Amino acid sequence: MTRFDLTGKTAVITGAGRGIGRALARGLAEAGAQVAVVSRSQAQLDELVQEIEQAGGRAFAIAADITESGAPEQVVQATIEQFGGLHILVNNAGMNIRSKALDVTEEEWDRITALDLKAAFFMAQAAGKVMCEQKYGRIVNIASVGGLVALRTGVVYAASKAGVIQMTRVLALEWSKFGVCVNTIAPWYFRTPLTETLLNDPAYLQDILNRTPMGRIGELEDLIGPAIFLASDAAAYISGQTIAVDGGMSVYGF
Ligand SMILES: NC(=O)C1=CN([C@@H]2O[C@H](COP(=O)(O)OP(=O)(O)OC[C@H]3O[C@@H](n4cnc5c(N)ncnc54)[C@H](OP(=O)(O)O)[C@@H]3O)[C@@H](O)[C@H]2O)C=CC1
Ligand SMILES: C[C@H](O)[C@@H]1OC(=O)[C@H](O)[C@@H]1O
Repeated sequence: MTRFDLTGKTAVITGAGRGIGRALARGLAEAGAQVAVVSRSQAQLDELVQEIEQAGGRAFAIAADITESGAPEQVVQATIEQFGGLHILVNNAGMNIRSKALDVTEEEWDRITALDLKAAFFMAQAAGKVMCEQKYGRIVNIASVGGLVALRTGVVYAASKAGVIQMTRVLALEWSKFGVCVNTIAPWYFRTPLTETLLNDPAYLQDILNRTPMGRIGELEDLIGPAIFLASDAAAYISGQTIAVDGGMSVYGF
C-alpha cells in the first residue's frame, strides 16, 4: 500500500453535492477512503453515493446545512456512527455574492462569512476534537486564490478565504503535535455551478486566460491529486500550508 493510499480511512467532504466537492468525494473514494458526503440536497448526495458504490467504494449521505448551529457536531457524529471513525475532513462548501465593496450589505456579509469562514471553522473544530484525541487527522480546507491575491469577485469572499488560510496556520500550530495536519488548497477558476455563468462569458473567460500562465482554466481532475496527497500519509510532515492549484495565476506579476 503506498503512502497515498486512503484505504482504512474515513473522510467527510462538505459541499459534495456538486462541483469541486463532488469531484473530491469521488477521488478520495477511488483512493480507498470511506466518504461521508455533505450538502443540503439529499437528491444530489444520493446520486453521488450510488455513483461511488457502483464504482466499488463506500459512501454515506448526510443532508445538512452546516451553517446551522450544532450541525458540524451532528455531521461528525453521524459519520462516526456510520463508519466507526473519522480521519479526514475536506472543508469545501462555499459560496459567493459578487458585490462591489461600496454595495455590500450586512446580509451579504453574514451569508458569505457564515458558510465560507464560520462553518469551515466549526467543521474543523468538530473534526479536530476527534482527531486530536485519536492523535491522527488530516484537514484539507478549500480556500481560493482570492484569499491570496486581489480578485474582482468580491471583498467579503476574499476576506473569508484569506481567513481560512490564516485559520489553517493557527490550527496547524495548535494541532500538529497531535498528528493532525491542517492544510489548504487555493483554486483558481474551475467550471462548476458556482462559476458557470462567469465562464460562459467569452470576454470574462479571455480575461481569466490572459492572467493564467498555463493558458487554461482548471479541470476538476487537477484538484483530486493535491487533495489526496494532503489527506494521505504522504503529507505527514506538512501542516499549515496553502497550495495554489491555479495554472500559475497567483505568481503572475507582469
Ligand atoms: N469553482 C471555482 O472556480 C472555485 C471554487 N472555490 C471554492 O471551492 C469550493 C466549492 O466551490 P464550487 O464547487 O465551485 O461550488 P458549487 O456552488 O458548485 O458547490 C457548492 C457546494 O456546497 C454546498 N453547500 C452550499 N451551501 C451549503 C450549506 N449551507 N451547507 C452545506 N452545504 C452547502 C452546495 O450544495 P447545496 O446548495 O445543495 O447545499 C454544493 O454542493 C467553495 O469553497 C469555493 O469558494 C475556490 C476557487 C475557485
Ligand atoms: C477564483 C474565485 O474563487 C472564483 O471567483 C468567483 O467569482 C467564484 O466565486 C469563485 O470562487
